Amino acid sequence: MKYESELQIAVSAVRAASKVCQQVQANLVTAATLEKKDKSPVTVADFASQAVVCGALKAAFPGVPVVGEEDSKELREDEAAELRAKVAQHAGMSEAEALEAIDHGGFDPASDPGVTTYWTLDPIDGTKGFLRGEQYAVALGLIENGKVVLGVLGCPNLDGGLLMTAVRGEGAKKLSIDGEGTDGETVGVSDIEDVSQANFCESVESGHSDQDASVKIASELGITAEPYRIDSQCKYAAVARGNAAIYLRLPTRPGYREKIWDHAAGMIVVEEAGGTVTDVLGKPVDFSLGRTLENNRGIIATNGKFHERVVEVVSGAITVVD
Ligand SMILES: Nc1ncnc2c1ncn2[C@@H]1O[C@H](COP(=O)(O)O)[C@@H](O)[C@H]1OP(=O)(O)O
Ligand SMILES: [Mg+2]
Ligand SMILES: [Mg+2]
Ligand SMILES: [Mg+2]
Repeated sequence: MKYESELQIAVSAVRAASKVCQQVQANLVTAATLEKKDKSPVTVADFASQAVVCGALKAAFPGVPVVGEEDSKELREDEAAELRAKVAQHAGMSEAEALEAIDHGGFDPASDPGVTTYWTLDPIDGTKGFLRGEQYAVALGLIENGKVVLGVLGCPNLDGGLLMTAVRGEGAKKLSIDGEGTDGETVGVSDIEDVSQANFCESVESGHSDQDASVKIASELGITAEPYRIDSQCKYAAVARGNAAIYLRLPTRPGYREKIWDHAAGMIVVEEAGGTVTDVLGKPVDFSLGRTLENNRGIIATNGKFHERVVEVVSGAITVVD
């Protein structure tokens, strides 16, 4: 199989980071932090998760850079001493090791167009879900020449802990988040052909996807099922294993650009499960333009049976403002 060692390392790194996130969610997300809308638990987990994944990638593939969401700037400040100690403790590293590992994720592809192979990491995708004690994901993708070739998506709270993997051309698999190795069960998208019988998933957060527009789009498609609202790239996991036939991510404000780490892993998992992923205008998702999906707006993922119809209705229902 292609990318065997990459997959092995990526799976074990995402499993280790997921464990760290589960511990932080169990120990630091409390009734009091929920009440105060205190974001500090996710801050610890974000940094510790990036340290764990980047530490593993750096050791195994020192020459392949990582485009991670987080950087250590805030963590290096004097006032951050307490946070830094917590991050190091949860990552199982010294403070210096944790800072160095986090900064291994600081690559910007736009700064060096000669580099065409890099990882992209969202150490916690769905921070709002994490803070609510609900769904979040640890998402790691490998990009080559602007295309995602491998993805590992850890969903610690989905069905008791799920890990989805995909290698381009090799299908998508479902593994346990706690297990070992890379063997898993092949997954596939829903086989619903009639779009009116489909259900769709979308963000819990109305600020991340236009939920008013999705109501109209669903009604125009004849869909009567209630939207399945779930945080993070767990939405891609839902489409990949047939729990939803459509994922709509509809732009909410001009100027927002989707980030590569918010889509790389999820997108390849859906595609390898037999689905289709484009932006809201039906354009292919272009990962070759740096840290953002500069040429794309929003996302539509489907089981591939009625993708063009969904794109048509979405394009008619929303106005994409730059
Ligand atoms: N205005 C926005 N439109 C779309 N996505 C957004 C917006 N603001 C933040 N996000 C991103 O949405 C992702 C999670 O959304 P959801 O769980 O609803 O799918 C996060 O990665 C978050 O990025 P960030 O991590 O920078 O906050
Ligand atoms: Mg994210
Ligand atoms: Mg994140
Ligand atoms: Mg974030």
